Amino acid sequence: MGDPVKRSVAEHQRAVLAALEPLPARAVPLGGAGGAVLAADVHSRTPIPLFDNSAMDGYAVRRADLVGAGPDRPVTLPVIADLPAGTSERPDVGPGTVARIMTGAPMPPGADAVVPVEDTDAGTTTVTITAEPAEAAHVRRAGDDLAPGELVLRAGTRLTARHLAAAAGAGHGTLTVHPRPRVAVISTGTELVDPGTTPAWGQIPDSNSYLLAQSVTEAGGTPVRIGAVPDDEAEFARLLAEVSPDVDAIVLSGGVSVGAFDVVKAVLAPLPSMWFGPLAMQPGKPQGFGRLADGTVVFALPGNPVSVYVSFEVFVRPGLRRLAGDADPLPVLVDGIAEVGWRSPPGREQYMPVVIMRGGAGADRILLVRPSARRGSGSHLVGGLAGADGLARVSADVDEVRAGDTVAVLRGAS
Ligand SMILES: Nc1nc2c(c(=O)[nH]1)N[C@H]1C(S)=C(S)[C@@H](COP(=O)(O)OP(=O)(O)OC[C@H]3O[C@@H](n4cnc5c(N)ncnc54)[C@H](O)[C@@H]3O)O[C@H]1N2
Ligand code: MOO
Repeated sequence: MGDPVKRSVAEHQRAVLAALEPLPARAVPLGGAGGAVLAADVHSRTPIPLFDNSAMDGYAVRRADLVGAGPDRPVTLPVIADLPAGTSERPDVGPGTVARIMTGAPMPPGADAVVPVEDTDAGTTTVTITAEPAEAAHVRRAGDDLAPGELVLRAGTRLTARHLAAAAGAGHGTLTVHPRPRVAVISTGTELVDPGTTPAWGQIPDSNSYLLAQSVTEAGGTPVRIGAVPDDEAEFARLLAEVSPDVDAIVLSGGVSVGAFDVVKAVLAPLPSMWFGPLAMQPGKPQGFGRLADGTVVFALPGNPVSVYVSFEVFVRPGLRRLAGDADPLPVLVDGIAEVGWRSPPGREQYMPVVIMRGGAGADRILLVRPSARRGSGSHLVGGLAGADGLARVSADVDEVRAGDTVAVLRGAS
């Protein structure tokens, strides 16, 4: 049995992204749109602000009545109305009168400036004013921020808090977005038990389904964590058929190598819509990707926990981001300096879980990295994952990283 030709990481990333496209757009209420990618440009329905209004708690005045007013020349005028924010009143402020006004209340007709309450005696029937307002002082003009029809948000924006605020202000109660992908997570392996229960001899806790479900959430998807299932082909095939109609993608772990009980490969490899093969990668060598007969996307990851973490960051997260509508979903790597050296397998692009620290001073600050697991790169070292702030990528043609070498660093979620 010879070693099959291995696909490179970049080739597999390309294959994954080429097979996926954004989920069909739909309108969702603003409250549920956070994190989703906008599918269409959003324009303002109204001017922002909607109407001229006061920027201060104080008095809406006619400037002409207050020419020369100051601490030594107080001017006393009658207060003809009281205008809180939200008022529907539109009293005429005639010459020689003022209206008490609160921040956000519409400017009444006739008034052309606002005097803050601090420059008055705060009277409610008459008020004594001790300052001359500048032209249009403390008046927020309709349309100052945006005119009706102006572009507020561009298609392709991943909606964060500030985007939702701008959309709300522009009069939108729903937005057209690519929905978050619903993603089932299934761990395969007869040896797996629920975390927290006492494993019998030969058993271990299922860590992968927790890693993957949380990773799906952090990638902007909605996880459906099925948990661990035993290596039983009929049972596994039945579960896939049951789960797939309800989700956009399924992420599996385990059972993709060359073992005698590799259930994922046994059930899925016969499908022409699935690809299985080794990648020139460490960890994460055995992988599968494709679609079930009903079209549901499947990522079949190797079982080792570090391989799962790496495979998610390098292939699954970009794939889910593509489904979610991201135009450019591949991770951005930054340069870091290896604080210590380590070995890398020749011919395989290595992704080493690393602790990221800051070194240097001032504007010259750099990222320093060192392996997070005591024993380095083993794909079973789930404990060391806890300290991994990211992954250091080492090219396939490098077999040793020396202290001081520059490495590419993919930062993890924090
Ligand atoms: N003869 C060969 N053996 C192996 C090869 C190979 O090329 N030839 N590749 C090795 C590599 S590399 C990897 S990675 C693993 C991948 O194997 P599988 O995907 O079939 O995964 P399993 O055998 O099911 O599990 C591997 C390992 O991970 C543990 N595991 C599985 N699921 C979980 C889980 N949910 N939570 C925690 N730990 C899990 C499992 O107990 C095994 O220890 O194959 C190598 N072998
Ligand atoms: O590729 Mo495996 O994921 O090294 O451990």
